[in-house]
Amino acid sequence: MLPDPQKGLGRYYSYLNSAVKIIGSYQGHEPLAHFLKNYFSREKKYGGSDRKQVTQLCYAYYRLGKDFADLSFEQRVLLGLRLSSKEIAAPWNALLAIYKVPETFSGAVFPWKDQLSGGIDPAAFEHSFFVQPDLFLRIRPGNEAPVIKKLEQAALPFQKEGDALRLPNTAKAGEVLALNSEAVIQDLSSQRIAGFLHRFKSLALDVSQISPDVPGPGSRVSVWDCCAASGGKSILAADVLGTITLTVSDIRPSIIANLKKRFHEAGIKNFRSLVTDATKPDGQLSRERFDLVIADVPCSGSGTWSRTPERLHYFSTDEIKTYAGLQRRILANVTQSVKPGGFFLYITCSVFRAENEDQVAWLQQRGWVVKDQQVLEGYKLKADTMFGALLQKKANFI
Ligand SMILES: C[S@@+](CC[C@H](N)C(=O)[O-])C[C@H]1O[C@@H](n2cnc3c(N)ncnc32)[C@H](O)[C@@H]1O
Repeated sequence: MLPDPQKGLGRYYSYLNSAVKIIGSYQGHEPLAHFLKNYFSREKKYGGSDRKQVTQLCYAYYRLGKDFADLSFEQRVLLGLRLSSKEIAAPWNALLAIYKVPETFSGAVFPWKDQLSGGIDPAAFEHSFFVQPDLFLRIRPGNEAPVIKKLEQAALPFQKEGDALRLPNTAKAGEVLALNSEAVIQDLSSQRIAGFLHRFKSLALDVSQISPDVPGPGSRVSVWDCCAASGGKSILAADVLGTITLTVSDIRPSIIANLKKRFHEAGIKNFRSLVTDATKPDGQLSRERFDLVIADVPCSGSGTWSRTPERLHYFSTDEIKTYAGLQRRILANVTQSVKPGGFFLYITCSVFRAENEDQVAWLQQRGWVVKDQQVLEGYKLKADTMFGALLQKKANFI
């Protein structure tokens, strides 16, 4: 007797139906991860492994972006699953056949390739949407031996790549390590922003010989992180630059509250925090001049969409214009707070030229000198893709 291909598939049909139901009610107004968390906390019937399966199916659907619009929800889920899985379990293969899912890859999952920043490989970038990025830790100075020992004792698998540790996306590092104190969770490309900070450090020392306003050895560097969020780049700056006079600000009071908690854990005590809109002069800040202003600006986040593929699905190109406009207003305002001869570090997690090189070009037209500019390509490394540029204000600027 031939085996019945539908036998034992009940559970898998049920996962698929649950995913399709969730996708039908999700509108993209909040991160999918939040939506799923709330959904599963209301719907108690799902156990841990059911939640995992249904979550994977929902993400698989969004990994196709807006492409394959002529397929049914079920077909899209299954196609996304096939394209994002190294190996596919037999029941899913059976469902792929039952739903007649086409064997295809269109090359139109990320249709905005002409707007990519220079050097990004469009095909490799598009393929990265089918790969779940890893989790990265940055070991804080002086903590390498204890961090590695604790991970080994807990049998958490990891790979060491410079100061970065690569772990599986699901690793519960917080159960093993004192996060923020011994190590911070920080994507690999975000950690590579350290390269710009090292460059600043060496340039600031050179400049101190020409401009007494810019600090030399022994003096404290003044840094303003004007879009600080919970302080990822500020903690990195403190770790790379050593003792600094640090000012942090963000437009959101709640995130500044998170930052304070995180700084406490990180042992960063000497800092000033403000809630302020970086597009507008702030009474107090606008009278001050800093050696380094860091602007890790709000952006499309397109370099992080393999973690949040729902953004790929709901994105509209109007957003590029909106973000580029907001970034321009931030640039126009905060660059005034850099000392003559001082530096500006511009950062995005976007892959779009309009948010990256075009903004740097605008500053160049205003007399800023580019010292370094790079796309930090994470898409081939199971990491985010970011952009950074270090610029110097001419010494005769006012
Ligand atoms: C990309 S995040 C910064 C991430 C942070 N630097 C880190 O490493 O964790 C951008 C931040 O800019 C803030 N932001 C958005 N608009 C702003 C504005 N007009 N003024 C100041 N901050 C703003 C957001 O609240 C958000 O926290």
